[in-house]
Amino acid sequence: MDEMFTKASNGFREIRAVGVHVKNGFRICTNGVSQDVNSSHFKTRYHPPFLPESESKLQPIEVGKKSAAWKAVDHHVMDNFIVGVGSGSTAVYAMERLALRVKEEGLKILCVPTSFQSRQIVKQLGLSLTDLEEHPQVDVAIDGADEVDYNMTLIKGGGGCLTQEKIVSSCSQNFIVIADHRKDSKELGQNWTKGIPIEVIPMAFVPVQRRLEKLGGTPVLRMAIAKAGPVITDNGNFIIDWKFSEVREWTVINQTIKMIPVFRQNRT
Ligand SMILES: O=C[C@H](O)[C@H](O)[C@H](O)COP(=O)(O)O
Repeated sequence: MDEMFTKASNGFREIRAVGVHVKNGFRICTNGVSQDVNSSHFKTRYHPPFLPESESKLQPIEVGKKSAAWKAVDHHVMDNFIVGVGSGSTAVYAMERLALRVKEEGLKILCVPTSFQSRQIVKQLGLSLTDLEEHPQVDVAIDGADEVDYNMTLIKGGGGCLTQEKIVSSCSQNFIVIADHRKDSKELGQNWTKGIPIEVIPMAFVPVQRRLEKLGGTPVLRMAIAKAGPVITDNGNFIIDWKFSEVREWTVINQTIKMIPVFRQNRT
């Protein structure tokens, strides 16, 4: 995996961010593991854009995330693009940069959100919204990730937004993943220990858990924090976090999980 380096303005402490550029070859998955097929990477040393005084107080990791996100937008978004915008804290920086470029350069772009969160942020920033019904073909999708291994297999869905993210990225000509050094692993599970997020329709969570148990590991229903009961996704579904203890052949696992009938239902 190629890496992108950034320099934090505060104290010149070096932060390593991983910039993964996956070209037209991203495969949609129904669980939280995504794997590319024809990947190409970019590698550069990137100096973050000028940070105002207030932003120099950002934690170094946030400076790195922001720099990587800005770079992704600066290098991969052009005028008249349909842009898929991801979810999570890193994607927010990308949306902020999009808004700045629209303001400063007069770019005409339309954003396809991947969650309630990203839709709200797009609106708050004054960016123009669209959807896959209006624009089923997306030029570029920009998103974060929870973990990236050396084969560029991703874990996504830590924030519960995996399904829409995958649908949007699967419709995109290019898919750009921004991940800071904490997400950069040799093997999946090394840094992200919460398991692989799998979205499942509520009536099927027990049978799915049982099927997953047969594959090994421990599937855990994700519980809400400020609500009694499970987390409910933007699609009205549950999430199972499948904790695994050994390195897997993720392509095979991905196919195996997709063959569980409920996931076919989940995708339609
Ligand atoms: O469901 C959430 C998404 O897959 C996010 O892209 C992922 O969790 C990374 O989020 P963050 O940028 O906040 O680490």
